[in-house]
Amino acid sequence: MGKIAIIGSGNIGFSLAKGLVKSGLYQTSDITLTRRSLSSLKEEAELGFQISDNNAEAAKTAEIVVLAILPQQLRKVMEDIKPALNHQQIIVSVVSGVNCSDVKAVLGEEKTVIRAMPNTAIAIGQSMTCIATDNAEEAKIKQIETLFESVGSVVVIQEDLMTSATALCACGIAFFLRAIRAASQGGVEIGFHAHDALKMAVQTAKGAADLLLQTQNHPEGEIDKVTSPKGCTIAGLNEMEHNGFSSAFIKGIKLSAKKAGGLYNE
Ligand SMILES: NC(=O)C1=CN([C@@H]2O[C@H](COP(=O)(O)OP(=O)(O)OC[C@H]3O[C@@H](n4cnc5c(N)ncnc54)[C@H](O)[C@@H]3O)[C@@H](O)[C@H]2O)C=CC1
Ligand SMILES: O=C(O)[C@@H]1CCC=N1
Repeated sequence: MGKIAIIGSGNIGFSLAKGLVKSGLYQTSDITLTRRSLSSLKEEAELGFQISDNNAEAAKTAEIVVLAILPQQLRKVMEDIKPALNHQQIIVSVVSGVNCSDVKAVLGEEKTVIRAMPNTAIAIGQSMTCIATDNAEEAKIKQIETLFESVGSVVVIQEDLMTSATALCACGIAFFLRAIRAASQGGVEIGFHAHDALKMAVQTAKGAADLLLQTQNHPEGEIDKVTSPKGCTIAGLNEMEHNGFSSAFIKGIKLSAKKAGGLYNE
């Protein structure tokens, strides 16, 4: 595999780097991570990654350049790296709310731009990543699909659904983490120490997710196996629904999607 430059070694950029090495697809020496100062890249260097505070220099020799800065930081970074790029490279943007056309408006219409929307579980190879492009050639889409398949599951979608993918998958992991936290808080209230309550909530959530992944059953089908007649499960479930459980989740995802669509132009 060729070299990768990840511009912006932050939450998602560093997680991607760690996941790619964990997958075995890349060595740490294949990946250059950048931030504005080398002093902020100590952990990355200790792990063996190439580090740089010069985005253009890092991008110049990379086969794949990943843009992993904040939307508000993107334009300046693209202007900095443009002179160093060539048209063989693949530009992968994980930046929320920024279209391929926005990237090409700065980097040049001839560039290959592919958008990816992963989540932070990418660090352990469990990301749900959505990929989209406007006109990248099939071989390059497949190359990026393979890259992200090494760190989780991938769905290739139309670009107009990428803000929805941001909300459901990239933000979505935080929604499920909050649900686990809430379950553990309930556990404490009914008698468990916080550590035990969290361990129990985490494994229960993992069991639910793995049940669906391994059986391909519908969640309600699995719920029907739990809700005994006049039992305690349906009592709890209905109380949650009376208090807007599903509605709150749906409304949160819809608002996230709306916000994700406007981040670049804020
Ligand atoms: N955090 C997440 O779970 C996900 C984030 N994203 C997107 O990824 C991008 C980054 O998000 P986060 O990682 O959460 O933000 P972050 O703030 O943790 O990471 C951004 C990194 O870029 C660095 N940076 C800023 N300006 C720079 C420059 N001029 N040159 C080099 N490095 C620079 C910052 O020091 C920071 O380490 C955003 O556009 C976000 O929408 C997409 C999917 C998931
Ligand atoms: O919260 C955010 O804006 C970024 C995009 C998806 C996850 N984190």
